[in-house]
This record gives sequence, C-alpha cells and structure tokens, in this order.
Amino acid sequence: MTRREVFNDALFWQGQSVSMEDRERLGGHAAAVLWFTGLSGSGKSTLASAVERRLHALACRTFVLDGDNLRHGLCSDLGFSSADRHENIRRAGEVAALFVQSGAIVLSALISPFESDRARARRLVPEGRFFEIYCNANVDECERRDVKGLYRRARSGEVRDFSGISSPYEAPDAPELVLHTARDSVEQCVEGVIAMLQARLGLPGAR
Ligand SMILES: Nc1ncnc2c1ncn2[C@@H]1O[C@H](COP(=O)(O)OS(=O)(=O)O)[C@@H](OP(=O)(O)O)[C@H]1O
Ligand SMILES: Nc1ncnc2c1ncn2[C@@H]1O[C@H](COP(=O)(O)OP(=O)(O)O)[C@@H](O)[C@H]1O
Repeated sequence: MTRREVFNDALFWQGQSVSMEDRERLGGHAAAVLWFTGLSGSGKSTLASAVERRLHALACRTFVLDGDNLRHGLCSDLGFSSADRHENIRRAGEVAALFVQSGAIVLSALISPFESDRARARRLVPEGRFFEIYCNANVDECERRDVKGLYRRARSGEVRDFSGISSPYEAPDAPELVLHTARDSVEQCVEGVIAMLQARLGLPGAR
C-alpha cells in the first residue's frame, strides 16, 4: 500500500517487511478487487457468493464484503443518506484495499450508487487490480423480484431513501464487465466473471 496524504503531520507511514507481491507468490494467484455494483435485488450477493465458490475451488484466497453484513458491524453507525453512503463506500474501499495487500481476491457486494465513490475505491488498489462489475437489472426487474420486500416498503414510504426509487443510482460509465442479470442465468454471469479474470489476471488451474 502506498503512503497517502493525511491531515495530521504527527502520523508516519510504517512500511511492511512482507510485500503484496510476496503474499501473492505464497498464495499462488494475483490479488484483486471484484467490485459488484447495482440496485438492491440486481444480483450482487448471489453472484459474489457464486464467483467466490468458483475461485475457492481454484485454490484462490477470497473474501466477500457484503453491504448488508458490513452494516451490522463496521458500518453500523451509518444510514442511507448520501453522506452516509459516501462514508460506507469509503470504509468498504479501504477494507478491500487491505485485503488486496494481504494477497486475497476480495468481492465486494454493495449498491455503491455513486460513481465518485467507486472511483475512489479503485484508486486505493494497484492499477489493473480493480474490476468494476455492473449487475445490470432495472428497477422494474428488481422490484418484480423484491427479494427482501424492501421495494414494497419503499413504495409505501415505510423505507425512505431507497436506491432507484427515492435515492439515486448512478450506473457505471466504463465498468470492466456488465452482467445482464435479468437476461442471463447466474451460471452464465459467473462464467463471464471467471473468463474476464482468466484473461486479465490469470487464475491458478483447477484442482
Ligand atoms: N434505503 C435503502 N436503500 C438501499 N438499500 C437498503 C435501504 N434500506 C435497507 N437497505 C438494505 O441495505 C443494503 C444496501 O446496503 P449497501 O451498504 O450496499 O448500500 S450503499 O452501498 O451504501 O448504498 C440492501 O442490500 P441489497 O439488497 O443486497 O443491495 C438492503 O438490504
Ligand atoms: N443472472 C442472475 N444473477 C444474479 N441473480 C439472479 C440472476 N437471475 C436471477 N437472479 C435472482 O435475483 C435475485 C438477486 O438477489 P440478490 O443477490 O440478493 O441481489 P442484491 O445482492 O443485488 O440485492 C436472487 O433471487 C437471484 O436468484
């Protein structure tokens, strides 16, 4: 990880004796962030989980950062205002960057509705190691699925600031991959992610 500007001039950057490259060599694969973004119900958690299983079977060290789960701990003080979402993504991006330094493939599954927040998370990891994966399903489809009943509650006004209904979602301009989750099966989407990683990162052979 590179030293970054901090507000406090009494802080110092402690270098590490084992580098990311050392850890990658030990692990036998490249480290990366797979940043799934999309509306609630677009398929982020389903796909992060399914891709993780595939990578695990390929002997990759992985971890899923799920928005709902982070909000039970690290981000339990945050709600769904724009300011809180910015902070939520900032923290998730920092955690993802730490995982990359540890040599792992981290799969983040957060709505992450703002392009600027996703761009900031990208800047925290080495070039070529951040894969923005857009789970592209429109509001109508996600509302039809209504996996958790949240769209119904958002329409009735019980749940406020709901992404795609009463809070904005900025679709990615230039993601590394677009998954059409309303058209393609989970298996097809997983294959798309694995093929991209194989081509751009290289993956260890199946065992
Ligand atoms: N108002 C509102 N808007 C959107 N989502 C809501 C809201 N309230 C609760 N939830 C639940 O929180 C999950 C999204 O959290 P995230 O941390 O991914 O959101 S964000 O990235 O900060 O926008 C989201 O999970 P997913 O459905 O997996 O996306 C919901 O379960
Ligand atoms: N191609 C696909 N990719 C992901 N999910 C899909 C796909 N096709 C149908 N689904 C369904 O859509 C829903 C997505 O829910 P979920 O993964 O919880 O979304 P999110 O994490 O984005 O809120 C699941 O019920 C899943 O079975």
